[in-house]
Amino acid sequence: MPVTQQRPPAIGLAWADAYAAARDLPTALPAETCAPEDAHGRTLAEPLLAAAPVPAFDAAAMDGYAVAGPGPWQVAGLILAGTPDPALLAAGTAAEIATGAPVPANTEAVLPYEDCHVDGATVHGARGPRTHIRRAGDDVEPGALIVPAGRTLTATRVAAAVQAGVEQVRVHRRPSVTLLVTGDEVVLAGRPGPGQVRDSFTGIVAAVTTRAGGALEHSRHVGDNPAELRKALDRADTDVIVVSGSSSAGAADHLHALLDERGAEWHVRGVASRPGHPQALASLPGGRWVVSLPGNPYAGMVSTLTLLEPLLGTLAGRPPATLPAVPVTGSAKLMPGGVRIAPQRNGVLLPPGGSAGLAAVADADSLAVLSDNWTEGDPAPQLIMP
Ligand SMILES: Nc1nc2c(c(=O)[nH]1)N[C@H]1C(S)=C(S)[C@@H](COP(=O)(O)OP(=O)(O)OC[C@H]3O[C@@H](n4cnc5c(N)ncnc54)[C@H](O)[C@@H]3O)O[C@H]1N2
Ligand code: MOO
Repeated sequence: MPVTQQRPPAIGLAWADAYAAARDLPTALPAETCAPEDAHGRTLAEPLLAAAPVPAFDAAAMDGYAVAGPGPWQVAGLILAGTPDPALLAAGTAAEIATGAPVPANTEAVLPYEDCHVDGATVHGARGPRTHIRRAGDDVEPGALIVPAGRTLTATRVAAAVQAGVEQVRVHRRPSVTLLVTGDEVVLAGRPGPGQVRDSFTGIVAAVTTRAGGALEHSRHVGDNPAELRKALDRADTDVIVVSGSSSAGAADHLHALLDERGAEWHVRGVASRPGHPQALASLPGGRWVVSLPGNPYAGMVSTLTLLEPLLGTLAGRPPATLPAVPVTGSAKLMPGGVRIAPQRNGVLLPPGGSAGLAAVADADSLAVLSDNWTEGDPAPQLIMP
């Protein structure tokens, strides 16, 4: 039989183009309404506007005495925080008051304890230039812009929304994710037997998904059997399907054929990157995205940062991210025509591990993306490990 002429494997798409494709091809998922407390990590589809003034009412800014009229003042009551509607003060009287308590409507100032001298029930003291009253709306008036659209809701932004009386926000839907962990040899839990390996991907994919604003809804193990993988792909009704392993050309690697069989459109099919060469991004008719992670754990992790994170960020409505770049020194085996992705700590490259191991990156600050013309001290884009 004639020997088939083997073509050298294509070098793959430039790494920066693969990253940009994952980030720029999708469109944000539609907006929905939810309580701010449920929107943490989601991205605003509409500006966040104050619904109520902050502070909501005129309140004491210091512990002391609320006074009306000229002093000295006769102490006529005590107002603690939470008092609903304090009575007006008669001229020449004071109410002892706690920080945050509502002041009677005709309070002229709050005198802090340290500015007063109390003699029995009489308060002596002089008003300073400040009233020590926080007026309703001093911080924010109703309708004021708190956070513009396109920002992701952090805990601080959620707290600011709640403080300003916001009960509902418009945020993009969270992209849902299914992870299919392929490989007969892979075990999800327990000690691996002979020839088996413990799964490295579930935790990493879950962390990257959450960080990018998505939700990992299902995680399933799938054996190296095309019928099983076909069924798992067809059952996955999430926005994104992540498949670990089965990315290459081996006898048990069925993913590419199955995706072709389903009419997938390939956006990235191999990247000029070490590691991470076989990673891919496709979309299925109907709109589901498929991210293919090479089975070697470091290669797969790099691919979650190259393809999955930017894809999910855009689906979640986040503005296009630009990776931070920092100068890096040290040495690395560069990849002609592509990038080498290497761990660094404090700006110095760490000894590289293989694409199958994670120990070499476990103590790194980040992963430096080194182009083939990188020289010591040049800035390199950084991928932040989950
Ligand atoms: N003839 C060729 N062989 C390979 C090529 C190639 O271009 N031509 N590329 C190599 C590169 S680069 C990579 S990366 C791997 C990609 O392999 P697959 O994505 O098909 O994955 P598998 O073959 O199933 O597994 C590879 C390796 O990774 C281990 N693995 C798989 N899943 C997990 C998991 N969830 N947790 C931990 N480890 C996992 C698996 O046991 C294998 O050791 O292909 C090369 N081969
Ligand atoms: O992507 Mo493979 O990464 O070089 O191990």
